[in-house]
Amino acid sequence: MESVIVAIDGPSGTGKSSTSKAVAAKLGLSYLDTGAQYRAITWWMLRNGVDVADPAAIAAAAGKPGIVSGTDPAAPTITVDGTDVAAPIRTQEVTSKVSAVSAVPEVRHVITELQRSIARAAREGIVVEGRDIGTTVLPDADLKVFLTASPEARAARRSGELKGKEASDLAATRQALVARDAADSGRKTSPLAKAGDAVEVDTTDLSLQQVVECVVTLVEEKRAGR
Ligand SMILES: Nc1ncnc2c1ncn2[C@@H]1O[C@H](COP(=O)(O)OP(=O)(O)O)[C@@H](O)[C@H]1O
Ligand SMILES: Nc1ccn([C@H]2C[C@H](O)[C@@H](COP(=O)(O)OP(=O)(O)O)O2)c(=O)n1
Repeated sequence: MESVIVAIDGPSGTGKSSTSKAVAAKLGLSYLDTGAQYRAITWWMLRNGVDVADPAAIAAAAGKPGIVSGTDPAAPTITVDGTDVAAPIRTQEVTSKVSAVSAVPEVRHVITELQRSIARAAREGIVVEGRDIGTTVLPDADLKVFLTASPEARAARRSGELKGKEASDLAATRQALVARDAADSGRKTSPLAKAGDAVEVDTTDLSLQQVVECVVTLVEEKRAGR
């Protein structure tokens, strides 16, 4: 069977990672979490004392970290200069700085080229999830999906992941999420946006399983139609 490229974009908490991993596993495709790559470069900047409020300093360092993504959907990995950063890239510190770092054009250039080379190397095909995959990284993708969900649903999903935290965190989670959406949608270089030819799926009232089935069906329809 010919290789297939699927782009899944949308804001935080819409289900991109869970959906993409499950779809890739079901269809025997590779999987790439591009947000993890932006988190990894942000982690490296913080670790190496780069002032993340200074776009020129970020730009000058953008090519330095060696980021490697493992694309098995059953066990995705991410390393920076050989160090496993899967856990440290999820800290609050990284989450709060990632939008600023990923808005710098030099960072986007480096990471976009890396993403394209990973997609080219995937023999069976790949599911790539992020913010600008359908619009900028892989505009020729076979299928583009744009996931949405209400801010309330997204905040509830995210705070459900923070074990042991109190319900009062929900409001703070929602606020941080909406602020990050605004930063990611408002930046100049390849903002979070729905591609004109993307299929929009509102996941607010759908289970993860329903979303996965919907995307698998869309991929199968695309394959049958060519
Ligand atoms: N349709 C859904 N219904 C309920 N919970 C979901 C759904 N899709 C994802 N989730 C849960 O919401 C959280 C965020 O999902 P994730 O895939 O990480 O989103 P994103 O990658 O878009 O930020 C996870 O805990 C996931 O299990
Ligand atoms: N293709 C992408 C993917 C992520 N980013 C940036 C913007 C996002 O706020 C951060 C983190 O992305 P990630 O997908 O890990 O976000 P969530 O934790 O799922 O909310 O990276 C981007 O600019 N372009």
